[in-house]
Amino acid sequence: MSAYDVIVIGAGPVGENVADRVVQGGLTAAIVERELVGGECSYWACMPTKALLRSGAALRAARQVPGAREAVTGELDVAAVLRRRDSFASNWQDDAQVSWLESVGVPLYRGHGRIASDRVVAVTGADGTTTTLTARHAVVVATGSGALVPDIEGLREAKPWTSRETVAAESVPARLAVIGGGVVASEMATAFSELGSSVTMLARDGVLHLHEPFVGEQVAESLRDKGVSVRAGAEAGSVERNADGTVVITLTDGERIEADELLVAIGRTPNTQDIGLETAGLKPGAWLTVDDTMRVLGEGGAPVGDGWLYAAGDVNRRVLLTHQGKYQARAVGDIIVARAKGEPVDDAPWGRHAATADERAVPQVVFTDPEIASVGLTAAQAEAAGLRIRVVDHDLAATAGSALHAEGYRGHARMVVDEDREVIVGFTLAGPDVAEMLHAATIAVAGEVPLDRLWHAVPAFPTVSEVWLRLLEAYGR
Ligand SMILES: Cc1cc2nc3c(=O)[nH]c(=O)nc-3n(C[C@H](O)[C@H](O)[C@H](O)COP(=O)(O)OP(=O)(O)OC[C@H]3O[C@@H](n4cnc5c(N)ncnc54)[C@H](O)[C@@H]3O)c2cc1C
Ligand SMILES: NC(=O)c1ccc[n+]([C@@H]2O[C@H](COP(=O)([O-])OP(=O)(O)OC[C@H]3O[C@@H](n4cnc5c(N)ncnc54)[C@H](O)[C@@H]3O)[C@@H](O)[C@H]2O)c1
Repeated sequence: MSAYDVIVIGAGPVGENVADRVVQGGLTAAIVERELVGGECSYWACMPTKALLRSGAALRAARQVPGAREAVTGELDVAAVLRRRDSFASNWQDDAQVSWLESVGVPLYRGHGRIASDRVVAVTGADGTTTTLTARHAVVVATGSGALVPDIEGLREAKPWTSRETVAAESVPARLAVIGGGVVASEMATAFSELGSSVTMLARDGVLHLHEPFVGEQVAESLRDKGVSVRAGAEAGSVERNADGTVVITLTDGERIEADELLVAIGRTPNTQDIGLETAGLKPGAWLTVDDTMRVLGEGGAPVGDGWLYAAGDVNRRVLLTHQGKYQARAVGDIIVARAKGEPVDDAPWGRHAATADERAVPQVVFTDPEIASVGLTAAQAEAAGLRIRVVDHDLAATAGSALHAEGYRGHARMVVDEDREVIVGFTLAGPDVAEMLHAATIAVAGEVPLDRLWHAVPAFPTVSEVWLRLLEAYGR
């Protein structure tokens, strides 16, 4: 039996960061991984999807600027796009990330990790042998999530693509049907339509409906311009794959849609089915509930046992985004070290050991056309939280910077202000290349910068960021 201060189950972006932080704090940590070190994000999610999308975005950008436009004479080179995607997925090899773990002093145990008892993790390797690891202080579950496949008649038998098969596709299907209207569905409909697929999107609840309403409207319109059939309100009733490989989706209203592949993108399910949760009195297969320091809470709301079990990243369902999971990882790594050394714990809101931003200041970029960059609350969420708000909108095309950036620039910005405190609680941008503008808004929201001080943050001329000045002017001094 090997003993470490901390054992981390799952070497995705979150698990890696927990282990690194623990070691930086002077404790020892070991990590357990059953697939590839780097997790979903590196091989089947963030990195390869953005590589699939980037070439189309670059081509669009060039076509929107006279002078550059004339130099673009062809279409996307699909084989080159897929090759670039392969390289951003490290060709599905994890050597570089394994070397990184070695360089930071974190031993890797390859195999499936299960909690065997308090502070004990059993690792079953590919050859069936089991290694038992003991944690002196804490076990951190960072096992992430997998694609959720709903109980639609015939769907599983039809072997649909999840995000994994779509992201790793070796060729572009002539016809792609998509069930879902969220982030994965919208990004992949954008990528595959630009790569040449004829895409039908069955967006039962609308397109990106959890964002500000203008987001879904603009993304749906641009998808339609790319030839995507966006079917808001359409719901799959049953699915069948024919002998010739085609998939037939019968909608609940009886309409039949034929495609060559079907992507199911309706959300995620936690990787907690077979990790020994029952030994800690928790339900296998359930999302893990945690406090703001990522300590797992049992049914009564108290920490499990004496507080030895933590969960960070997708598996705790707070925010299913890499950067936010890594933020949790920094908090959890540091607090385990503080608790182990008997040092002061700073778990008050915005304290070093609390992941407060998870509730108030989560940034996200959706790499559609237009790009969507948002942070904090939408107007609807702010109202539901009981805030007295004022919403300020501005046409992003109405700045000198945007006119220079692209001909026919289209975009929109919305600022949601908490009137009682005169601070921004939410900010959303839609437009070409708005991703890199988001961090200014994240600082304003997380820093609760008063609006009267923001007047002194002068945007450079001529940039699209001048929208900040326009929004403040519209709000009034
Ligand atoms: C298509 C797609 C695109 C995305 N794009 C973005 C994006 O652009 N930006 C962004 O911020 N987020 C994006 N996300 C979300 C992002 O991928 C996740 O939030 C992130 O991967 C979560 O990290 P994690 O470490 O919690 O889990 P994961 O990345 O899922 O890693 C968990 C690891 O644990 C391992 N594991 C699981 N169970 C066990 C076990 N019992 N024993 C040993 N190992 C185990 C798994 O093999 C895996 O390697 C995207 C998601 C999808 C599906
Ligand atoms: N750029 C990014 O940041 C990025 C990109 C991709 C994924 N992600 C993350 O990955 C996670 C998973 O993405 P996702 O798109 O699978 O989930 P999602 O939660 O974003 O969207 C799921 C969509 O499916 C719909 N839906 C749910 N059940 C359905 C059903 N039975 N039939 C039809 N539609 C149904 C929902 O209304 C929703 O619109 C997200 O939470 C997101 O945070 C992030």
